[in-house]
Amino acid sequence: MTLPLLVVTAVAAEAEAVRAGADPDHVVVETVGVGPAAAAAGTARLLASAGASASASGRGSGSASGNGPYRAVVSAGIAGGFVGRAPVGSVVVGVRSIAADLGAETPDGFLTVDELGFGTSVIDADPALVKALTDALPTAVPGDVVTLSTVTGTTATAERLARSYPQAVAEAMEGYGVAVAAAGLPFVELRSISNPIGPRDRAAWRLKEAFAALSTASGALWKACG
Ligand SMILES: O=C(O)c1cccc(C(=O)CC[C@H]2O[C@@H](n3cnc4c(=O)[nH]cnc43)[C@H](O)[C@@H]2O)c1
Repeated sequence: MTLPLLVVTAVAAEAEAVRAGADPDHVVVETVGVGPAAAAAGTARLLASAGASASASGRGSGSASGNGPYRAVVSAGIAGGFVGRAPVGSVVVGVRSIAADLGAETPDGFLTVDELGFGTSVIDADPALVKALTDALPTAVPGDVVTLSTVTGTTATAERLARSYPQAVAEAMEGYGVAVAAAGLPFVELRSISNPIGPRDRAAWRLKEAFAALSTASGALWKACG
């Protein structure tokens, strides 16, 4: 049996954009809400209910962790792009999803949860999925995607993040949460860039362009990840 791919988005408009491009026979697209907490809870619920219904029907679980039954989990949607790294309208393939505000503020600067000794703020995407997606989307920008609960709105924060995460190409609000919930299943983050990271100018977000890029990129999902 071929297991489908689970694609998780924050809002309905992102889900519609993914559905417009993705193979409906193999790609399940669900909306879970904005932010890492909603993303983790929603993804965990989807995986648990899929696993439970598979057990009840005797089809077994989709993975060693009991999650499933999905082939892989993708966090998809729009994102802010780091200036000079991922322009508006481009597509980003996440190599790592990083919880960039999970830690502690100190007079000497921010300490990550790793530095505090309480786990990790960095989750690697599945290398095979990253390669397959970047092969299928040669113009996509590979790099880290930082997950934040607060959208960056000043030049100072944008510059701090760019310095702290030199390999980061985009900022969004869900990837790390989805990755935590996907534990045991292959995971990757796929984003299209709607706005540059920096001073807040919501009216300037290029939503139409970003949703169109997300639809096009989603056409590669099953080919690359199936
Ligand atoms: O208008 C706002 O300020 C606003 C605040 C929160 C969410 C939104 C959305 O449109 C939700 C969609 C989704 O977009 C991702 N996103 C897009 N650009 C950025 C960004 O620059 N920084 C962080 N996240 C961004 C995010 O994943 C949202 O869930 C609008």
